[in-house]
Amino acid sequence: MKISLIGYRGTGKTTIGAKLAEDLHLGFIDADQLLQERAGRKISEIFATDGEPVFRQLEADLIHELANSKESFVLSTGGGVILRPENRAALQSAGPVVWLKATPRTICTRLKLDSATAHQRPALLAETKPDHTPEEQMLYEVTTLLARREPFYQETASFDVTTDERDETQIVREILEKLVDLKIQSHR
Ligand SMILES: Nc1ncnc2c1ncn2[C@@H]1O[C@H](COP(=O)(O)OP(=O)(O)OP(=O)(O)O)[C@@H](O)[C@H]1O
Ligand SMILES: O=C(O)C1=C[C@@H](O)[C@@H](O)[C@H](O)C1
Ligand SMILES: [Mg+2]
Repeated sequence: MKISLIGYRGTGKTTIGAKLAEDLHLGFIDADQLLQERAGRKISEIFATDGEPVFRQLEADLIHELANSKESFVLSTGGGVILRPENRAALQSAGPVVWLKATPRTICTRLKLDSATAHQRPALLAETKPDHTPEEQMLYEVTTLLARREPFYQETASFDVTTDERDETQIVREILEKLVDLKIQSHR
């Protein structure tokens, strides 16, 4: 069984996934990190050299492999994993799927402060607004993509957890409570 974390960039999938795995005494795999290790390149390099479709195929191959492995672990995914129906189905079939939510403002604040942003989070929207400052452009990208992706996160998730203005401990505690509720429901 895998417990997968999905959600937009900066919602805390990597941070929360590692802590959740520790609390559950399970292994932890971060799909973005494993993909970069295997490719021997940063995600931003893959986007710049080969383009987003090549990255999406590498991501889909990895998700397929991980979802079908026999091991149990916590799996943190890349923010765009829900774009492909085969990824959504693979994650659902592997076990509970937790959707970490945050508002666009929270996401932008976290991404600006995070040093991983430069190499792991290339811009996703080609459309740039000439009158926008870099901050406004980032908020525009996050707001636009989040609105587009929300139905897919919703469809894939077993449940969601809000992360705005909450620390790791509170978020992990809510995930653990909801995992117990899910197990009780499945036995009814
Ligand atoms: N609950 C939280 N409160 C404050 N900051 C947080 C919280 N969760 C994560 N962060 C911070 O936000 C940044 C992004 O977190 P993280 O890398 O875990 O997100 P992610 O969902 O894995 O992003 P990506 O999809 O790009 O991999 C990090 O700097 C992290 O320390
Ligand atoms: O939201 C996205 O589409 C992405 C999020 C990151 O986790 C990486 O998987 C990559 O930068 C793409
Ligand atoms: Mg991550």
